[in-house]
Amino acid sequence: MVDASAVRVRGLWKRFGQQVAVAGIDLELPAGKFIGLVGPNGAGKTTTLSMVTGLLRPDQGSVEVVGHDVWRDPVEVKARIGVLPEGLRLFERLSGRELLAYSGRLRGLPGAEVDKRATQLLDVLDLAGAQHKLVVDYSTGMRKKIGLAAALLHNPEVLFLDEPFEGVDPVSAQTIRGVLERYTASGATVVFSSHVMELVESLCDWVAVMAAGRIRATGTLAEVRGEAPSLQQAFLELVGAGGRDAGSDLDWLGGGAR
Ligand SMILES: Nc1ncnc2c1ncn2[C@@H]1O[C@H](COP(=O)(O)OP(=O)(O)OP(=O)(O)O)[C@@H](O)[C@H]1O
Repeated sequence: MVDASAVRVRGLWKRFGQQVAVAGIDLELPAGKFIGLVGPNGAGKTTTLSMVTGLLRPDQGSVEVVGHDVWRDPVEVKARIGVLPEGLRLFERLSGRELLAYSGRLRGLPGAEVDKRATQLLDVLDLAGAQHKLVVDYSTGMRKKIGLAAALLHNPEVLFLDEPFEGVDPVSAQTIRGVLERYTASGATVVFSSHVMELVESLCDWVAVMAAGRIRATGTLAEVRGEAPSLQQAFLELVGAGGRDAGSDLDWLGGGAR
């Protein structure tokens, strides 16, 4: 049976000591969409994505990805997902091509197929010229791109990206965007976290807004935006920052007094 949900989260909690990072969220993410998980700093986006992708064990609750329980059935889930995690720890002493070869073989792909896909991905992501350079010598944007290539190599059903555009120049961002658009056009699902509203507005067809460990709104872009003129405005209202007068207490900042 085809499940229309790529991700199904029920009653998910995570605390770090006294700090509640994720406060019992329920979330259903539709398959085949370009989905943005948005929220202010500290909202719980990374913690949620880490639990959804099997990198962090929840205190309570369940997560299913393409119909499989992430914690009871981790091998099934991990075969079907690609992840670009926060912090992006990579094997620094491998070259970009070696990293892809290693990821592909780890995923059980035949060597010739890994080679073919790696060549195509390196080419499309404009990394062909740097393929023999060690990853430790890559720039931030190049690291994101090689991490994305490694996450895509086995053609996952769902791709999770934590802040994929952070530290990426506009040209590389456009390249990444093109690859992701092509990937979702084929029916795959992308879930990515961001606090850049313009980006989410221009890329996503579906949005979940998170603040203080809770889900504040979910739905299509139009549903979440509602009457607001932009997603940014709707977001500010949803997270309760719409009327905040930024900087009104900083009367010493600027001006003559030092
Ligand atoms: N390992 C940890 N130990 C202690 N507290 C943590 C840990 N990880 C996250 N937190 C706390 O949990 C809350 C949610 O953090 P999280 O990183 O999930 O937010 P985020 O929405 O991804 O934020 P940002 O957009 O700034 O990356 C924050 O208050 C954070 O300080």
